[in-house]
Amino acid sequence: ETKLNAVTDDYEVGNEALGVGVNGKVLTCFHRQRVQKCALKIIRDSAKARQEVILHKKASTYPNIVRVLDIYENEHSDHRCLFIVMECMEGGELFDRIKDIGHENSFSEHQAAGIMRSICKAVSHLHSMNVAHRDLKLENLLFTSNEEDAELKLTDFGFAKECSDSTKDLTTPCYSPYYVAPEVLSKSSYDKACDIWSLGVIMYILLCGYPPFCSNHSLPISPGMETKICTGDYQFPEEDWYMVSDEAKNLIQAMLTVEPEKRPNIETILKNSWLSEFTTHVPKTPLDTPRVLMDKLQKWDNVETSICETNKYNGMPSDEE
Ligand SMILES: O=C(Nc1cc(-c2cc3c([nH]2)[C@]2(CCCNC2)CNC3=O)ccn1)c1cccc(C(F)(F)F)c1
Repeated sequence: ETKLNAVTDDYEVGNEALGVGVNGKVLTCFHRQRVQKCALKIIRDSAKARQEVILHKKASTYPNIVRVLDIYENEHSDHRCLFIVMECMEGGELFDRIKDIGHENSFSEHQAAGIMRSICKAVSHLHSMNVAHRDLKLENLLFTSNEEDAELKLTDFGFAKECSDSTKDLTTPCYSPYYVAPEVLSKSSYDKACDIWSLGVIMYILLCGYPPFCSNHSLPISPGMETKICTGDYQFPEEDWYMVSDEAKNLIQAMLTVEPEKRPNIETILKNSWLSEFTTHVPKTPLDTPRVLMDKLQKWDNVETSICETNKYNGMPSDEE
């Protein structure tokens, strides 16, 4: 039910830019009849764009996933574009929220556990329908409002991929058993495993304010950083992690398992006591995350843009070109 009439028939498009995603930019818009503030993502039509729309729409009915309200296909600046109208997440990105919490009060391990539980529930919905998100990061996690009890939801399906286990489905096999290569048999589940790794990085950042792997100079990724990721070489520096529970560190260690086939799946993660009993069990010790994140904020913004720049200079075809 993609609409072919002009999105401007039904929505007044705002000029407030909310950010730029994998496949396109995000603006505010207002539904003319319902007088409802929404978010509008404009993406150049392509197979990738259609995949993003299909998967986001499919996932949109789940809690903890940003709702898709409408899809339009319009000509825009003499290119066919897809317009995804979403519920407007007025609380902004998790990245910014942690920073802001620093001003009022401290950010506790207990709060981090609540946040991780919401993210893991979103990921478990996606994995249950054989979709891997593949771009889990603080910037793609948004709050419904600025209230204390705001809900956290996941967005940006620009890298999402169907990873059906059909290779293991013997009824409709897509290979001849005698000739099938090992990676074909196990490939599909690796996509889901990469989401688990990203969850480990997100949890690490929530608890201390900086990432487990970073490059030693301002480059977005360096050979040294790549080696650290591929060998799982990261630490819990005592001065920043002494007040964090061992359960939290053990859960991060499990998610940051280098071999994808040894990494726990999302169901196992959700059963972990640090997440499942976080209402009672997890200590409320104050953390330094907000202050640390603030210090690093600037550097990270540069990293974000420079990664896109790097891709551009690597000659990677981006949709804009
Ligand atoms: O970002 C806001 N609302 C929002 C935003 C999105 C959104 C979708 C996407 C993104 N944001 C990003 C922006 C760049 C960072 N990654 C995420 C790229 N990819 C997307 O697919 C969806 C729904 N509501 C926001 C923040 C503060 C205030 C307000 C407002 F005042 F408008 F309520 C809105």
